[in-house]
Amino acid sequence: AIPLQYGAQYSGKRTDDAMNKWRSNRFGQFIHWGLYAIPGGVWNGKTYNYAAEFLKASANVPSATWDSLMYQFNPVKFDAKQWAKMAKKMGVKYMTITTKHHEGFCLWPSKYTDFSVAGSPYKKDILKQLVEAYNAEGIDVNFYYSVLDWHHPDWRNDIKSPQDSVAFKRYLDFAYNQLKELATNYPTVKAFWFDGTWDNSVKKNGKWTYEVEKMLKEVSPGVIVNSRLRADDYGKRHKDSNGQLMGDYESGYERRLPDPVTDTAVTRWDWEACMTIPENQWGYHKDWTVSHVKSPLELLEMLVHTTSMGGNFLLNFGPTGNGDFRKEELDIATVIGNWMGKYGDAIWNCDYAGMKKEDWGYYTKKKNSNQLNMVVFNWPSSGLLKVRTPRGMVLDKASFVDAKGNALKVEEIADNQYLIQVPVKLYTSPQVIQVDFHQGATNGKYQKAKT
Ligand SMILES: Cc1ccc([C@@H]2N[C@@H](C)[C@@H](O)[C@H]2O)cc1
Repeated sequence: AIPLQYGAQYSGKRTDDAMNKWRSNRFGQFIHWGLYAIPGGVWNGKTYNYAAEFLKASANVPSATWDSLMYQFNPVKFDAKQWAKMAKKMGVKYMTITTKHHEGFCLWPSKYTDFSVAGSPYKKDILKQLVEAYNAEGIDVNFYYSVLDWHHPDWRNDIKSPQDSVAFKRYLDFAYNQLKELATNYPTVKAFWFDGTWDNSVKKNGKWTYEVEKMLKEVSPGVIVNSRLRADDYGKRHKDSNGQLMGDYESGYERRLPDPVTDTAVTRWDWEACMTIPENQWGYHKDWTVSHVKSPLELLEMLVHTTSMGGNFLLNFGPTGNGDFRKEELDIATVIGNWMGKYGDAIWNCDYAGMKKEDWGYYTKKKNSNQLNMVVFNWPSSGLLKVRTPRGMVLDKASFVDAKGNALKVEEIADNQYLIQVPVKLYTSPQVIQVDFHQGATNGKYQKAKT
């Protein structure tokens, strides 16, 4: 192994209460909110199709012009309690809010910059209201923080001179102080989601990323940081020069999911995927006709897919400059919430079942139980659901989770191969079948069909 000072601090999954809770949450709401929500992807009457939170770059807006959007930030419809109620109904157990995105505008009155809500007509602390409202609904709050900062004069994309070093050191001190301020002033925050760490300037400062993780865990014991914060002694990111995952969970899946057949290695560590509703919009964009907009059922399948591989699914919402949500997002929250209200037990506190992926859908397994969930998206015209179990796992009975009394016919057709008989009909949402099993040896011959 290569000796490292700033590499991974431990190997394997954390098993403390804070991480167990993070893992059991499974479903989270990402919120991207900032000055970019005001123009919403349109500048001087021209619509820019690229991600709305990048409009400053897409439309080549001079910094002074972009930064003056602060004087227009006054979200008169913002109601943290209403946001939290919507999230509760949707079935999320955590929410991750952009405290500061690449534009550098801060949603809290930071004492280290004037470029914050304090300098806007709105004035009030948005993070405080959100943390209180979501925590009151029993929803954990995590903070997204962009290390990349287009506003701060000392930001550098690379270090090409002694002057760059001096300036960037000032920037890293600024960011360190902001992060300490966030962890200190919002002590119920459970995790920090770092972004904007891909530039050479940050990769050349692996020590700083190590020190940020160390400081946050001192200020807020149990707090969780994503792998995207971290660079090691040699600038390696996410996994260090020895291939060890840094931070507490892998955060490389952005707008994409691991393949349930070929990428099962991810089940060995904690990970989270974050996902947009349109193809690629994190901040509010006025015109969603510019790309495909995922339907509630597409997104629900991604949530189940993620849970089935032992990951967390962070679904993004982009509130408008006025502080309300667009209709498409409200509709998605309703449809997913209705399903979670009935079948959330197949998501919350569930994990990878260690079984081979089948065509009909995904398995999830309730932690510390012999309860296996089959979430069926592709209903079989044969009326038969194929199940292959690992050696030593024997299926006992199966029923629809909302018809526990009606046992389904479970037939063992070969060693560790079963067929579950179900009615052939058209469903308009995924169905959940609960299977009880026990560890034991099959008796080697094929038992007659059990009902
Ligand atoms: C090339 C690129 C840079 C930054 C991003 C940011 N990461 C996501 C989580 C959003 O914050 C997006 O703005 C996306 C793509």
